[in-house]
Amino acid sequence: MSALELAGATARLGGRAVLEAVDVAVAPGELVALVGPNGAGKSSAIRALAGLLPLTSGEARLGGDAVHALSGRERAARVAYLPQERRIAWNLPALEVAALGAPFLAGSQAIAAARGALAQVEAGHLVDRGVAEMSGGERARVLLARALAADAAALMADEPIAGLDPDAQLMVLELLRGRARAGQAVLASLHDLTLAARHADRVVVLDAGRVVAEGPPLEALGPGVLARVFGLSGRWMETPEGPLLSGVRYSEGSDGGVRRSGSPSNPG
Ligand SMILES: Nc1ncnc2c1ncn2[C@@H]1O[C@H](COP(=O)(O)OP(=O)(O)OP(=O)(O)O)[C@@H](O)[C@H]1O
Repeated sequence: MSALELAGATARLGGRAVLEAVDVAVAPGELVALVGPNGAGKSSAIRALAGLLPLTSGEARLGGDAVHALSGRERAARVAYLPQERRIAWNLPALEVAALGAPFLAGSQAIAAARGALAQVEAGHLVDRGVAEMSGGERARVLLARALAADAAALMADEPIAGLDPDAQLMVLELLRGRARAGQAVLASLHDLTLAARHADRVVVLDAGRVVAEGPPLEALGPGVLARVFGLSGRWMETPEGPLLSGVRYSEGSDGGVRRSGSPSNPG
């Protein structure tokens, strides 16, 4: 059974469809990357799964049950969520912020889980520092630690490597992959297609609210999708470190068939 599932999910925001008949499923043990241009619907899909974006049709399921039928506590036990928004209202120490991710544990256990999660994201030196007194990347690590401290059945991370230095980006993706190998279902939205291809088991490509490709990374991110969805003239190269996308923007008129996200017809 899928730990995370959108089935025919359709949602509207501001009078416009932001998800249209989206099917996405993530099984325990899998790391799935959600990719697509700005505004494609990645955050909307993740928010729908978290029960934060109501659907006009279709269903969002956590562990096989409709998210809207689950209590907040049941949702939190089934999925941890790292939102794209990295703002934190109060200037709490990192340890306390990370411990908020483990609300069902007794105080000392929550603190231990938070300490462990901060160490995992290489932020152990920040435990006592107020989050308002941190750099953007440091705060991003603390928020990721909060999601990791939860130890839920599934983990959704909206742009988990945004704002991180290159070494930390790799560290976080290896961490997410490790979580998947340990049995969690992990869904992460990513903009870096090379890193998505290297770390994800599967890639789901969204464009203008629709799933336009899905499968093993290099199959989902073939030349047609790179051109039509991302506006890239690109090719994949095999390197000792894994696949590497060498891409350039299409120049005007280089391919009459190339369209960018949001154009009316549906890229194949
Ligand atoms: N609160 C809102 N009201 C109206 N429209 C919204 C709102 N939030 C997002 N949208 C629209 O919904 C669509 C999908 O947005 P979403 O944030 O899901 O995209 P995304 O793929 O996560 O983009 P990005 O890569 O820029 O983070 C976009 O067209 C966006 O303009």
